Amino acid sequence: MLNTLIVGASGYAGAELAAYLNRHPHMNIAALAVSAQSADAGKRLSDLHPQLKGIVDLPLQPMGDDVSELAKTVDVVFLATAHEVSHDLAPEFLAAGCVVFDLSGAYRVNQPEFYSRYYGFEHQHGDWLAKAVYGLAEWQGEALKHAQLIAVPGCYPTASQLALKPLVDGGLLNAEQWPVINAVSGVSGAGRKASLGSSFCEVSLQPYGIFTHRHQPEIAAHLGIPVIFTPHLGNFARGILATITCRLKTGVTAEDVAECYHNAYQDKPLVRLYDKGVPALKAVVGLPFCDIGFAVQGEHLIVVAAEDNLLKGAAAQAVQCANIRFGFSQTLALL
Ligand SMILES: NC(=O)C1=CN([C@@H]2O[C@H](COP(=O)(O)OP(=O)(O)OC[C@H]3O[C@@H](n4cnc5c(N)ncnc54)[C@H](OP(=O)(O)O)[C@@H]3O)[C@@H](O)[C@H]2O)C=CC1
Ligand SMILES: CC(=O)N[C@@H](CCC(=O)OP(=O)(O)O)C(=O)O
Repeated sequence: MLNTLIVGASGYAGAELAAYLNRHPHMNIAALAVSAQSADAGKRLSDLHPQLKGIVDLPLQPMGDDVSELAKTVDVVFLATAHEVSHDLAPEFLAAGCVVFDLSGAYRVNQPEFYSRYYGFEHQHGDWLAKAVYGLAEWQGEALKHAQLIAVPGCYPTASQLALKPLVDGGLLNAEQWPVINAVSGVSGAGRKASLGSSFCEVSLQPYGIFTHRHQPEIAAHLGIPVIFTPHLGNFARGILATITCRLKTGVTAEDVAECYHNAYQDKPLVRLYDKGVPALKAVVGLPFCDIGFAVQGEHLIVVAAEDNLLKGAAAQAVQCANIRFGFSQTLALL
């Protein structure tokens, strides 16, 4: 049994992790942690997330100063914390020998200058940044098996890359037209803390971060091609729907695209391919899948990918990575 700690357990992603790990046969939730000054310290997780009543009633512990003492009591740590918090905490747990799954962006792109430009802080742990394995689970199976630090991808990058990577690797796209990713996220993507921008009366449907969102370089760095990425905030709680417009190389047919996706994902249980039509959010909300469908007209290809941002876009992918890392079935506790 692996003793497991969730830091940031009271947040949206942390609560989903707790629900999965609670039903994992080889992982025991040793502790749930929040910040030292958290207003929720001492409360039960199920007081904040009533869907967990009678399921995960463990208390939320404030993180003490002595992280190394806490680290000695656990084998595995999930950091469901803000980027700066994960940046600081991960090396402390890693030094104690823990395997760390970081849901934040702190270790996703091995280019230190990327952090000053897109995250607003100077990265201090280039050694761990270089060693981190990017946890796009369907594509990193072997590397994950030996990793000590797994950087779980962002929610938009998961949907975008699962849709584009087979086409890029298969050489099906015309390099002269950059893929254009328009993606809409539910408000839970912004986390549980209140802010004016995510309050009920403010949210309608609007693009944000045009040409500046940090997920554009995350997607481009890992795909190896430039993309145009425009996120949108929609007035629903959870889910991401990405509509991606690309140009195919001359002569590439819809059958070629279907075969390419089939070859990439036929043995990948958490990616579901559509033979006809394209997915809607209702097919994936509350589930750990990314669903993919497409349409072709001449050289134009539109791919639609849908996922639950908190699940395949965060907690489910983190548990999927943990399953691969420790040699369990990759859907254990997820389905
Ligand atoms: N929401 C989403 O759709 C996705 C989120 N992510 C990433 O996952 C991470 C968590 O996101 P999300 O669940 O939305 O965030 P939330 O804001 O909902 O939760 C953040 C959690 O971190 C805790 N926390 C804050 N400061 C500290 C600290 N210093 N030490 C320990 N715990 C702390 C908070 O509790 P308290 O403040 O009370 O201490 C809370 O439990 C982020 O990095 C986010 O970018 C990734 C993919 C998708
Ligand atoms: C709706 C919304 O605000 N979404 C978040 C993305 C959350 C996420 O997955 O990404 P990171 O882990 O990279 O922060 C945003 O655009 O910042």
